[in-house]
Amino acid sequence: MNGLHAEISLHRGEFALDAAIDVQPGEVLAVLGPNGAGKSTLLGALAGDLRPQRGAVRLDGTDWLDVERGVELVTHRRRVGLLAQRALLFPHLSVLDNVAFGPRAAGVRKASARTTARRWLSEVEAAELADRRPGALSGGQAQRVALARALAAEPRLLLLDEPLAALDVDAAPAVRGLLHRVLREQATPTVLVTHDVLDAVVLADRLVVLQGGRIVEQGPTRQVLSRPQDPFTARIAGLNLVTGTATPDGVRSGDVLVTGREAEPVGERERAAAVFAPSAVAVHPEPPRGSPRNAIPVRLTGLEPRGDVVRVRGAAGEAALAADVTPGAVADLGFGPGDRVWFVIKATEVAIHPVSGGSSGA
Ligand SMILES: Nc1ncnc2c1ncn2[C@@H]1O[C@H](COP(=O)(O)OP(=O)(O)OP(=O)(O)O)[C@@H](O)[C@H]1O
Repeated sequence: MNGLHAEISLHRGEFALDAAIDVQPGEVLAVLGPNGAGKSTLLGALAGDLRPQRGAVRLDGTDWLDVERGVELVTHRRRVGLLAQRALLFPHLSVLDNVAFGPRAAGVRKASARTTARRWLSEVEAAELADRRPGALSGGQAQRVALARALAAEPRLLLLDEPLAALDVDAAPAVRGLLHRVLREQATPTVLVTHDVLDAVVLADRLVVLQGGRIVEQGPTRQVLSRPQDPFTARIAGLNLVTGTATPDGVRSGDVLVTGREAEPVGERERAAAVFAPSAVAVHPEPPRGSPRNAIPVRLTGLEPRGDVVRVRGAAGEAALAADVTPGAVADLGFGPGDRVWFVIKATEVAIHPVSGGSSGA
């Protein structure tokens, strides 16, 4: 079988990771979970830095690990490309030679390795940085170079460990957009560990949620996030998502059109998601007249108290949406499950992102 297949059982003191994952060629699997859930342990076992007590890791039909049969391929022979929080570039090498490092280490001659490096640098929109030293790069530039370095080594498995977590809020969207584009073109199976549900939405085809070393939820990203079964997933999935096709006016999903601002560049007719917080949604019995705001017709599915507010849940076509309103507003409007109302959101509160478009992500 092509792609990654891993079954891992690994104890670290009191902690035990027991998880099985499959990632197809070209697929991005996001791993989410609270602190201490075992996400880094899982990556460590895939990379060969940690040795499971039981289990197997197989890539494109080659055994990297089979504890029962005594097979264990050492880390540097696994051809794993890692993009971590920090770029960890070699400080004494130019950007070009950092990216050429992988091909050089694989025995490619210098001129040819540099040609490959230049191609990857332009792929990550960093060609003009080739002669710089890593010390002269911004965080976002360094991550672009680190991505080029990882890909230039032609990895068979890509591991992304919180690749945007150390970037400031201005740099993260551009690097996220770049990852979205570059990963879509890769045939390499990819595992992405992240705390940010937006990374999973934009970058991942499928999602697993780890809790206490076990997978408590898994499936296509937007399906899991729109119908979370586990309380942790429900908490992180707090954002509203309307997934559809990008048009010049916004994201269209069936009869629903949501306008907003592009958080990352989105091409027309590309798959895209309109993302907004429940706190940005007002609930109206009628569509507001003459208003430039988004008004989405919704059938109410439930009301839940949440601290100072009431979370009003509704369905708009395929999308499950939520609004946080005051208890007073709920009492005034007097609505309940089954009623038809309008969710109203200012376009400035809606961020539009490109999303991974595999059929599994629909
Ligand atoms: N070197 C170690 N020795 C023993 N136990 C460890 C070691 N490193 C981590 N652990 C334990 O393994 C468990 C899983 O840790 P891991 O780092 O995989 O979680 P994580 O999901 O990546 O968390 P975070 O989101 O905080 O990075 C934790 O309970 C942790 O205390």
